[in-house]
Amino acid sequence: MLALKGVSRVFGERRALRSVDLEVAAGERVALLGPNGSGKSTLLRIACGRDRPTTGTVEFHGAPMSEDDPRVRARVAVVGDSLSCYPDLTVRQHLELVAVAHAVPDPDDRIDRLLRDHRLSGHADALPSGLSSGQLQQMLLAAALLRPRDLLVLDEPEQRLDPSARLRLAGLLRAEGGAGTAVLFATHDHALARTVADRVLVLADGSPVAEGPPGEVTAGAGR
Ligand SMILES: Nc1ncnc2c1ncn2[C@@H]1O[C@H](COP(=O)(O)OP(=O)(O)OP(=O)(O)O)[C@@H](O)[C@H]1O
Repeated sequence: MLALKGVSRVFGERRALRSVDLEVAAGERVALLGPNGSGKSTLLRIACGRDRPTTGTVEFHGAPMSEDDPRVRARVAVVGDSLSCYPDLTVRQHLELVAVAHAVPDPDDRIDRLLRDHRLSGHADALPSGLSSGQLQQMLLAAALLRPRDLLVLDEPEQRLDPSARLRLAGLLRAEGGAGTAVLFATHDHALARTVADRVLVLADGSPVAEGPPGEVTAGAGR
């Protein structure tokens, strides 16, 4: 479904990515690991069409990936590393907007279920300014899981979540793969990578340095 070939990204003098190859099939869950500054977010932005590689190619369903492509907007869901939202919309209104934009069937039932899954039922009428950062992250995750998607891209989705919310997140991401969605996520939480991912790619200084099943790749790496 997603294929990156020979992808590099240069910012001025800095090489953020060096010749990365990565394929993610339908239903497959792939985790990106690596230290701060190793290139994970850069790779994710390129993988979802928000940025373009300096060299190399990115294909989604066999066609060049671009955020401007309506097919990509319709089928690629992204949870980025910032808590971007509309300050004047409540939690429920955010989800209703997503449902309208993507013509989600039976939106009310699905929104209620997602609010419950993300422990937001008691905050449905709150504005973002009245939420904790973890609750805001939960709202963004709920929005991504409400809309239709073939590919789900998440940048450190565990950030700001408490341990029980991380456990629920792991279950939700595993279910994604089972539903045929390709999942690509960056994380510093090796336990999340082990419980969710079928395969792990480790980056160091922009280069892939290890790839394989999470149990093997993260063995001895702690956390
Ligand atoms: N817009 C940019 N302009 C210049 N340099 C950038 C830009 N975006 C990223 N970089 C550089 O590219 C490298 C990779 O950054 P990136 O954010 O992809 O790392 P990361 O693995 O996601 O790190 P973290 O774990 O801290 O989130 C870093 O050296 C960073 O300084």
